[in-house]
Amino acid sequence: MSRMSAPSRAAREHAERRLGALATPPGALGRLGGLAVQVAACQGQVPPRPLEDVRLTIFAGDHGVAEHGVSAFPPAITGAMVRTFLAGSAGVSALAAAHDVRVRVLDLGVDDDFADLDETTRSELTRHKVRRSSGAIHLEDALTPDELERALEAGAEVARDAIADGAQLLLSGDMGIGNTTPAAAMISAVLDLRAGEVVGRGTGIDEPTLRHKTDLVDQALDRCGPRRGDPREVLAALGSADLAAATAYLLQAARSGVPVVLDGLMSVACALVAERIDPGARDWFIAGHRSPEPGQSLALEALGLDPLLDLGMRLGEGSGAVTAVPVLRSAVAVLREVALLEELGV
Ligand SMILES: O=C(O)c1ccc[n+]([C@@H]2O[C@H](COP(=O)([O-])O)[C@@H](O)[C@H]2O)c1
Ligand SMILES: Cc1cc2nc[nH]c2cc1C
Repeated sequence: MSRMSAPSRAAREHAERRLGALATPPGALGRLGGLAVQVAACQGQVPPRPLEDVRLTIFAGDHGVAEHGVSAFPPAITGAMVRTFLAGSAGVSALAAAHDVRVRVLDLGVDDDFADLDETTRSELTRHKVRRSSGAIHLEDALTPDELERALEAGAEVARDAIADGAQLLLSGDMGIGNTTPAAAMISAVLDLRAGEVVGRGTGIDEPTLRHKTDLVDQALDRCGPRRGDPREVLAALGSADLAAATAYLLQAARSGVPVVLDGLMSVACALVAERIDPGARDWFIAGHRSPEPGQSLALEALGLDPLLDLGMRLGEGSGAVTAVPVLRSAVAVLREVALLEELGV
């Protein structure tokens, strides 16, 4: 049974009327107008409240498949980048600081216990290690049923805690060498496609590595068999602890009536699975940007989402979602602050 409710129709209609009455030519605000209406509908309030409390969760984990030649980088980068997020000096850290977005890292199974870090540095890290590295999906399931449940609960809990603490907008990001392989497998399974249409170059692999990665995804899909039709089975067989947690985070936000900005391939793969688990979840999702990964565009299309930005970014970390935040704040500002045409006295 779905626990999902739709954004407020009354607020949507009210916001549309207000948008149409603003001191701007009709349609002149372009997509900012529709975005402002969506935020108002999600908040159930016109004009919408300013988006002051915006939070990103970066879902981090190691992936067994990364030991099988699918990435341009070694798995040790994952833990090193988690340390860089905590130090505030990663790509997403600069963007989050520029746009006043709070960052939390959820470690679902990075091969590093971060025990040498002091309390202050670790304060933005939540450790919920489901297992050390998810299973190599072409050979075995990523997760056992019990591990899947624990990962789902961990992801839902971060969203619940952030919302209880006042978050008005959530963002989802990812860090994990090799994670574009399970993300492509999840999208292929849900959309019933072969890997060749979905797999992309991730961190920048060459042609032979791309062929190898595509083969591994096809092997994983064949190994998964008819379980491909069940979104939870897709997470357990083809996903990972971090991707399962991100899926539950997106679902929890939607069920709590809080909008979420999606990022690149991993975030959108999870959104696609979330929508299959609980249809209607997508009404709470905003596509932050388009990634060059073909699977991300396919998943966005299947979700009926049009990304706000198309900057050729493929960093992950939530960087595209964070970059879209000022666009969202701009949308809210116009619906709040622009005068009405009738007030011009003409
Ligand atoms: O967000 C994207 O669309 C995206 C596209 C390519 C790569 N990434 C990032 O790069 C890492 C995964 O790439 P790979 O090649 O190791 O699978 C992971 O940490 C992602 O955050 C992210
Ligand atoms: C350096 C580096 C930073 C990243 N951030 C997200 N994925 C990444 C992959 C690499 C290799």
